[in-house]
Amino acid sequence: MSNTYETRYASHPEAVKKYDTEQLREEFLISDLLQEDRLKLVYSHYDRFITGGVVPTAKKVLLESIDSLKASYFLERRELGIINIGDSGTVTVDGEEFHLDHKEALYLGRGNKEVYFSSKSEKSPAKFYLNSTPAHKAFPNKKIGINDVEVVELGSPETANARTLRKYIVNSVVDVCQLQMGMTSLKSGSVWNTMPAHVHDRRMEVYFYFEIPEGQAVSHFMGQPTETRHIWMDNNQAVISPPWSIHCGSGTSNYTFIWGMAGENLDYGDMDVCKITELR
Ligand SMILES: O=C[C@H](O)[C@@H](O)CC(=O)C(=O)O
Ligand SMILES: [Zn+2]
Repeated sequence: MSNTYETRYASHPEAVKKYDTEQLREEFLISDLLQEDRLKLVYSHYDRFITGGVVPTAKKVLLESIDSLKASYFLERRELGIINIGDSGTVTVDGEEFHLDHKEALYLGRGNKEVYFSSKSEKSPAKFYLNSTPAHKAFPNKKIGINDVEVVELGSPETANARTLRKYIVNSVVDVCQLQMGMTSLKSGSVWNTMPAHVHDRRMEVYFYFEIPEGQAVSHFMGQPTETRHIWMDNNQAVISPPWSIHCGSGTSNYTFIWGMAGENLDYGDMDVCKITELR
């Protein structure tokens, strides 16, 4: 099976005001990210951020370059963050093997030529979620295990937003050009992520929702703070957040998501928080 990719253009907030449900989903929702033996990539014109995924089973899957990059190999001018949300797998980088267990991550710097994804077991494969951004400099590759992350507890049960945030790829953990990635898990009984909501006009962001129980869903909110829209999300779907947009969600149960950002600075806390009562 061959790898697939698609391009998403940047939308103006005035245009998005008029989108109906279908168009909103076409522009911002990313489905079918975790396909067996087939790498799917979505190239966004917001900060040229690439979102991808693959579930290697019987064979190893190569990270091929895509036509939009006009590069001789994928990481010629890019950096890459990988988080494994499945069972044990391996990322082979120019012959060097990095073993990633469940919820372990890998940062790959610019200049790595040959990258392969494989699973330890065909029956319980690895599930690799990928974020990539342009890079001006080559930083060393680094595996980020579960004990290497920075952990932050946020919210409370009373406001239904108690959650644990784990920073995997931030510049206090690993040297990066512009990519930032982490994982946030909602506690049982809590459903709201990123509430109070925020915007950061300097950076775009992509949320990948997973561990949504069967039969449940997450309503993701986007748009300018006084002009919001929602997108209903299934398990293993991602959603692009333009720099001018809030990005938060509420589930019909608790769930987990991976956030990835890129843009102007590497200051994770640089957000403009919205007053909850002023959202529209
Ligand atoms: O800019 C930061 C990102 O939106 C997320 O890290 C927020 C988040 O995971 C949360 O509050 O639950
Ligand atoms: Zn954010």
